[in-house]
Amino acid sequence: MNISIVTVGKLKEKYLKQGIAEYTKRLGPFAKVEVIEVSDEKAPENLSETEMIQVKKAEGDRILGKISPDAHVIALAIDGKMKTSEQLAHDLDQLATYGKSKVAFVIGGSLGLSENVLKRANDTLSFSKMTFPHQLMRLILVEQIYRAFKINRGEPYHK
Ligand SMILES: C[S@@+](CC[C@H](N)C(=O)[O-])C[C@H]1O[C@@H](n2cnc3c(N)ncnc32)[C@H](O)[C@@H]1O
Repeated sequence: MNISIVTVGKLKEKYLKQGIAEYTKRLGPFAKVEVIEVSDEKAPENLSETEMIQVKKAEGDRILGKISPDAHVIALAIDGKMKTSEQLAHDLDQLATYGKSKVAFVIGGSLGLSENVLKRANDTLSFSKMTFPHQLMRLILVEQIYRAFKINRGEPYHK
């Protein structure tokens, strides 16, 4: 399976880079995982509603430009669907079974995802009603993808 994680902004923190590199390496035998970064728009505190929509739209267009037409898109959104790790594992297993070899997870920028990205998404995924920084979200996501593959293979991993 080819998994891409399409994200907004450049990852700077070393500890996050190390964590993501570790899980990407562990995922090596199961899937090819690629993190694709698109540039973020400046988003100062005082933006109007219209300007916020414009920021999300510009970032969203860049995100969509990185997603292949045949990819199954899962948008990470606070108001998305909450799933257990087992459910995510099942979803990935079903996608593989039905020949969907390209899966793109999408993480928004500081203002979230645009309507056009949410419209393109085949599914949404919420990790809780809490707001996580988008950069930390990458690490949490890649760990859960790794966990999903371990579950699907019936291999031991932390409970
Ligand atoms: C800082 S958050 C954006 C917050 C923004 N106010 C919103 O409502 O989307 C940046 C991105 O991280 C992801 N994210 C943050 N918390 C999340 C959660 N609990 N579940 C799923 N994705 C989350 C989403 O993709 C979001 O667009």
